[in-house]
Amino acid sequence: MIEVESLRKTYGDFPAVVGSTFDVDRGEIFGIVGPNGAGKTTTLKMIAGLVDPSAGSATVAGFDASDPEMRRSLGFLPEESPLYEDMTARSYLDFFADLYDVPGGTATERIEGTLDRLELDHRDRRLGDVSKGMKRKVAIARSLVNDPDVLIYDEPASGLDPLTTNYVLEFVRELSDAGKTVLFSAHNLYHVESVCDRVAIMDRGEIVARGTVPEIREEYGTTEYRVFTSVPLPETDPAGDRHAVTVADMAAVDRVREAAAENGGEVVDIRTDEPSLEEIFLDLAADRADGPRGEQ
Ligand SMILES: Nc1ncnc2c1ncn2[C@@H]1O[C@H](COP(=O)(O)OP(=O)(O)OP(=O)(O)O)[C@@H](O)[C@H]1O
Repeated sequence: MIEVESLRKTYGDFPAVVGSTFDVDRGEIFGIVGPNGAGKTTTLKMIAGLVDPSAGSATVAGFDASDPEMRRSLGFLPEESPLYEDMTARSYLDFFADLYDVPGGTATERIEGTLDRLELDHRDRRLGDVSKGMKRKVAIARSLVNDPDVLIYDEPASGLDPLTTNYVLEFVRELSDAGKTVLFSAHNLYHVESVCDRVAIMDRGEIVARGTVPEIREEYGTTEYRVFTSVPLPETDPAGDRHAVTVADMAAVDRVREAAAENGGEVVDIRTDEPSLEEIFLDLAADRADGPRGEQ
């Protein structure tokens, strides 16, 4: 549904995006994560046809990003979405439905349906007088007025309280359940880990890892094992009424098992300790800390 091939953007000599390649399947939720300045917004804007790439290509629903026809299939949520403060949620969304030539009856039904799903109260209050969370919900509703197949959301939950954040992430999941394709960016890795089918990690303009979270874990993370024994061993620490040690692989687990047996005890539990996306990201970023920003 989205195909991105060697996308690159340079501002003067500065490579903001170094050559992104990925695709997003129909109905999939794909997350781009990375720290401030990694190139997420620039990537999303190039795919949405809002920034011209310096090289490479992007297509959405089969249309090139530069093709105005593509806009019919796309709902874009910018990171900052200033709304017309004097309008109400309803009049604002009616206005955009009109811009997209959505017929009146369909527009009303669609807008009210979306506002119901987003549990948006105060639909007739001035947008200048509503909370930040409500404004974000209105901006999300705006991205849906043309009933697009593909949604590109830049930091949809940025700056929202935890409750509204959960709400927005749940809503993204609902959109995907309804068959929409969602590409979104975040710098909070937990948000991405909790809802995305696949993820690309960006750092300084480059995609440094890509795949499902388990795939990224397998390729870049190291799983550790927490082994609990019934008897104390030189390498264990007390853990409640048991003793525990963290080891790196199954061979080490077997050595703990043998040592426990030699001391008249046994291994009573083994838990795998998988790294979070955040830990993997921090390791990757540390490994690259001294590297250049792409092949400049
Ligand atoms: N119009 C521009 N002119 C010059 N440099 C730019 C322009 N737009 C972005 N950049 C630079 O390109 C880099 C990538 O910016 P981008 O906004 O894509 O990052 P980001 O990952 O979305 O960051 P954030 O999380 O802070 O929004 C940054 O160093 C930014 O300063």
